[in-house]
Amino acid sequence: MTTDMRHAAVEVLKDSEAVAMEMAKLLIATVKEKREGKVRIALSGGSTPKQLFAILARPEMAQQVDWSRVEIFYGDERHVPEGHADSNHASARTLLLSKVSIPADQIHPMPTDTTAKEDAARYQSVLEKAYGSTTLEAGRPLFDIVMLGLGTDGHTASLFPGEPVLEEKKAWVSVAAPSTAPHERLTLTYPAIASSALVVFLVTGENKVPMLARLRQGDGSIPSGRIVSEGKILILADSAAAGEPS
Ligand SMILES: O=C(O)[C@H](O)[C@@H](O)[C@H](O)[C@H](O)COP(=O)(O)O
Repeated sequence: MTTDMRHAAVEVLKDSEAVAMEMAKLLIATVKEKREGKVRIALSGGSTPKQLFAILARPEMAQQVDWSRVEIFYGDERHVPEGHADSNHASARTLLLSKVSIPADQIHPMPTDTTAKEDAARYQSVLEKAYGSTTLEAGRPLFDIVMLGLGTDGHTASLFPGEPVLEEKKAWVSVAAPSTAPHERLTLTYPAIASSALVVFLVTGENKVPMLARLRQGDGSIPSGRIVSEGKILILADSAAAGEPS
């Protein structure tokens, strides 16, 4: 079964806190329900997931997760030095990963210490090692959950409009150099994101109203509209982003 954006499930929740709490509960349930093996999760970047990280770090939430079974990856990363204020990993590490008992060798930040092209290839090797193959197999997803955000230009991960990476059909990780962003980016490609049991978009704020409407229609003219999953797709949006009264 392949799901495209026209067949994504949508849950509209009161506010961004409710969206983050729903995602936290979904992550907890996913870890509990997966019988064997590690639970491979690709975190989204930007500001939206910060509330989720803070909620998951709360003792009453963190204690519900067997973190020894969780393996953390990233959907994209700004190509900045480790610890840089714009680093998605720095944000996740500060708000969540440093506060839960996840084994250090199960946290996989995207490398940013050589060239973006070389770092993308290095991260592909990390993914291949975790997956156990250099070829993605239908029915055996690379990720249990891929978390994604939505940009006001319709990008997701670092799949920005007009970028060559949108046409990448083989590599799992590539680079982007969007003119609208201050840094080069590393990003999962469409094939890598498609190799997922579940893709969850977290979309909050009234500035996302136009793009969320286009995303829900499966508008292929925006990068996020072209996302597919071999599993399911869920959009968790707050009422502001859905243009609904809270
Ligand atoms: O590294 C990034 O910036 C993200 O991966 C990017 O795709 C983000 O999810 C959207 O730009 C939404 O960003 P906000 O959550 O800050 O609105």
